[in-house]
Amino acid sequence: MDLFEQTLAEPINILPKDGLVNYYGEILPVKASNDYFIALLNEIDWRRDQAVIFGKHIETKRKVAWYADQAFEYTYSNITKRALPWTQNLLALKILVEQQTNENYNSCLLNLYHSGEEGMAWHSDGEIDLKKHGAIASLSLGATRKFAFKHKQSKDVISLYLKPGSLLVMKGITQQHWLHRLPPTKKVFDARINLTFRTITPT
Ligand SMILES: O=C(O)CCC(=O)C(=O)O
Ligand SMILES: [Fe+2]
Repeated sequence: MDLFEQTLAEPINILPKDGLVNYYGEILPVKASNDYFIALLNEIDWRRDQAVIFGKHIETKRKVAWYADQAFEYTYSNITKRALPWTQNLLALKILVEQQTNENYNSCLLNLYHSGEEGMAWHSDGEIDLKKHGAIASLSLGATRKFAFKHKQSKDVISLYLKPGSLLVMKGITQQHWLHRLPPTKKVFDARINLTFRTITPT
């Protein structure tokens, strides 16, 4: 057995300062990432994200889903969400991502962008129940999309393209200092699924 075949290439930190964002490139072969994309499109309980903001009911075009080890509950923008139990495919992807990143995760937030017209605005992933400085591992399937980071003080922007089967891990103080977004684009017509594996510490 050739040991080198099992050794990971070193991921690259794409941030110049104040955080760690490791890009691992494509960890899944093309066929596997196509197959997972189709399977998840069909089996995941996709729903439009809901919120009540200033008494007004808002619904996103993008669809979301939340899976976890336990039926965690969490409330934001006046709506309580409850995690669903892992599917076989999600569990397989969670284990793969855990092995690649040397971390453990207990939940996964999934986003389905039907086309380039759907994206996600600048934000940091700083929910109360997330483990402080815990790793957030983002696996992409489907269409390649641009992803960007913006430093909260200097406003420096770093961007990259997230290909199908690619893995990006945000950790350390990244969320305190950087925002990230998925910019909408008129150049992409295909759908994309993103999975972010996270660690929740229930309060
Ligand atoms: O779709 C993506 O690549 C990012 C999603 C994201 O930032 C999030 O779910 O918090
Ligand atoms: Fe995020």
